[in-house]
Amino acid sequence: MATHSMTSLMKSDIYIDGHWIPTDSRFSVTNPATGETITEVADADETIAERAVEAAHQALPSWRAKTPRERGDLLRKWYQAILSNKQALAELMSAEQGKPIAEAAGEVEYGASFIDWFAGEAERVYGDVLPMTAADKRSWIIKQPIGVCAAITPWNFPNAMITRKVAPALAAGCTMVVKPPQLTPLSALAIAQLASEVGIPDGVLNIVPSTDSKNVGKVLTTHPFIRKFTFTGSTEVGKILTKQCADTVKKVSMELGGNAPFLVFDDADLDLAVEQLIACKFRNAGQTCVSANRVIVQESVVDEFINKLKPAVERLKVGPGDAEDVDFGPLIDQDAITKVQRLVTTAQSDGAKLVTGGKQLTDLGDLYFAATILRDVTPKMDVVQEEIFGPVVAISTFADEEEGVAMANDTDFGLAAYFCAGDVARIFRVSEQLQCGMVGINAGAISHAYNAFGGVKQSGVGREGSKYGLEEYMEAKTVVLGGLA
Ligand SMILES: O=CCCCC(=O)O
Repeated sequence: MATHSMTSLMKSDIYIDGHWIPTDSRFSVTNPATGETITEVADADETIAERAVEAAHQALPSWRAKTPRERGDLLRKWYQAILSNKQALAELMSAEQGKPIAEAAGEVEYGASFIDWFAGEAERVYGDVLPMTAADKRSWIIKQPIGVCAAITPWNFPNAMITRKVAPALAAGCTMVVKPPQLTPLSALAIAQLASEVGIPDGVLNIVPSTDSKNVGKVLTTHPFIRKFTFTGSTEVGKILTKQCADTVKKVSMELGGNAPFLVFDDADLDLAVEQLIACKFRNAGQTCVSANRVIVQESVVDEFINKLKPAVERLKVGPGDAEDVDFGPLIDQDAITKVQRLVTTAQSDGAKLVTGGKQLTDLGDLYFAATILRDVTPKMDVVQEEIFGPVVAISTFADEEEGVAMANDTDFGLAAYFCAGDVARIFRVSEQLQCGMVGINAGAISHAYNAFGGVKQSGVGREGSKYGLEEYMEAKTVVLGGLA
């Protein structure tokens, strides 16, 4: 199995049907830590996207005809190849996305874990034998791959958000076209190269980087060959893509925006709450859909909680992803910095108090923002209503459990929610009352290949990971056999 350097894994053309396809028009991928161009990537248009869909369509019959064991074996080889190249993939991801190399290596492992998990799950797809409906009939259900799938993936997790979709699709016997994000296409192209090296057949996985999200997105959501479309990104874009999928009635999975509450009750272990909040909030500099967005602390413990949180936040080291011991890196681009600065400034003018941070770290570069705590935040402030996607802890308070849960649920979103508490009855009560797809109790890190990832309300439809993740790429077919009398 080839072990690469970051440079030898840096592919910059479009990957269709096992071939690397250059284009005259190319776009720059830049390093957010320095602003420097890393490379120029081929820019797919609608015609190229259609070519990719046709390649996936051609590859489908022989891929779905393989046994689950054969598909699982190839997926396990891909998993091993990714792990063998963990360092190179982490360096590449850190360069294009900004996260610290150690965190990027963690994402590479996390991303690979979906491939390993679904390689195994491929062999655990069962149908059902149904109760008899008549003496001369027997009925059963078989599970079949849905067909050609398409995915549009986000820049914040350039590896894992691809493998979490591709691995179950391929395990189920589907083929796929992926449009990776314009800001971070290199991780996607690198894992496609490894898929090719381990023998994933041509056309089974196709990657179409593009700056033309609108038209390439249109092909992937309207092409009649595509039977399933999956997206991770904003709720606003997810709604548009879902509508586009409606004309050809595609199955969709949508992993959309969150506005996660993080409740701290008066019976919580406050040291543990601080530790878990930091793990949750500052992962990827806060640019994560399951990041705690609203920290809601019981009034009676808020001062003690902030006294513990402040020094821990001030110890966090900010810097370029390739520097030693960095806790978080730059934000992805100037728009992200502008948004975070606006949310912090308007919160203060609306009455919130700055505990620490609150400003850009311009001595490090253009895209760094200090780890920030705001207190006395109230529910109507923009910092509460919007997804911050930055390193800002915004703290409001509640009087009792009923009010805390009501505040947590007072949002159109319902992806993740977190709470810290000690009382067992409260733990059951609150976890059942929170309106969300995932709950962390005394735990700020909840993502794992075994867990079902996804949201309720406007945070999306469908689940990724877990045994449910494979179902999203399969159809149940009822078979009725008559004339048995
Ligand atoms: O922004 C959403 C990415 C999800 C990361 C995870 O799997 O925890």
